[in-house]
Amino acid sequence: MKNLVQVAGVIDAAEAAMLVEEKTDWLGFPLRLPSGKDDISEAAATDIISGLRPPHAGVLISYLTKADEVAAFCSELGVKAVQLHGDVETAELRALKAARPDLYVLKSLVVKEDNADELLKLVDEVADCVDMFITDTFNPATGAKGATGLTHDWSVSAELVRRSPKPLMMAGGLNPDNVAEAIRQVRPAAVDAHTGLEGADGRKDRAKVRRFVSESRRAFAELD
Ligand SMILES: O=C(O)c1ccccc1NCC(=O)[C@H](O)[C@H](O)COP(=O)(O)O
Repeated sequence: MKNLVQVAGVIDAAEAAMLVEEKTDWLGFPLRLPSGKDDISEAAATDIISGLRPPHAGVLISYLTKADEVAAFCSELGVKAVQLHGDVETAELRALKAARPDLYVLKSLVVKEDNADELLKLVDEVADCVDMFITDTFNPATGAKGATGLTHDWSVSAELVRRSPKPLMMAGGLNPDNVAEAIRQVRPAAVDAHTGLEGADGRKDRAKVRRFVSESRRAFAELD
């Protein structure tokens, strides 16, 4: 999996259609969030996901931590990929892979001010039971681990890329203006953005998505 562009936080079918038209590869659906404030119903997400065709695919973004719950929810939604944002035990990751070897599993690496060593250790521990890692940025003011719109120290992401035997998706405060430089500095296999692509109305802005996708593709092509 290489040179992939994901946009997370799909709100409805119209937004999903726009993301597909603008050639986003993967569409992320955060569901059953701890806040209880999902932006889309599970029924609506299931409907959108069933209509996506390769190279487009729906990805469940989840805080669930138990393998059986994750596997059951993925089956309900009809997704073939899941992004795990919670503190999932290694044994549960292993159990998920054993139960659903067909499921593409992304594990988040949430970058804080001082946790680079911890993240490197996590990469070593769980790389054999995930398919990809995704960085994200912690917000110390709110405790949020995703969709914070904040960038982090890209030298940490770059070190995680060098360390990981599995591909890494870079996320955390990316937008059309910084994604090309992020790709140059970090050399990820994929990029993802959420809040940096929103307009004032909280929906994804077509012009921002178009530029995010084209800037990402241009930077990936330069690396190749
Ligand atoms: O997208 C969400 O709403 C979300 C909520 C809670 C945890 C993770 C979430 N999304 C994961 C993503 O893949 C986001 O795109 C990623 O956090 C980057 O967000 P941003 O910094 O706003 O680009």
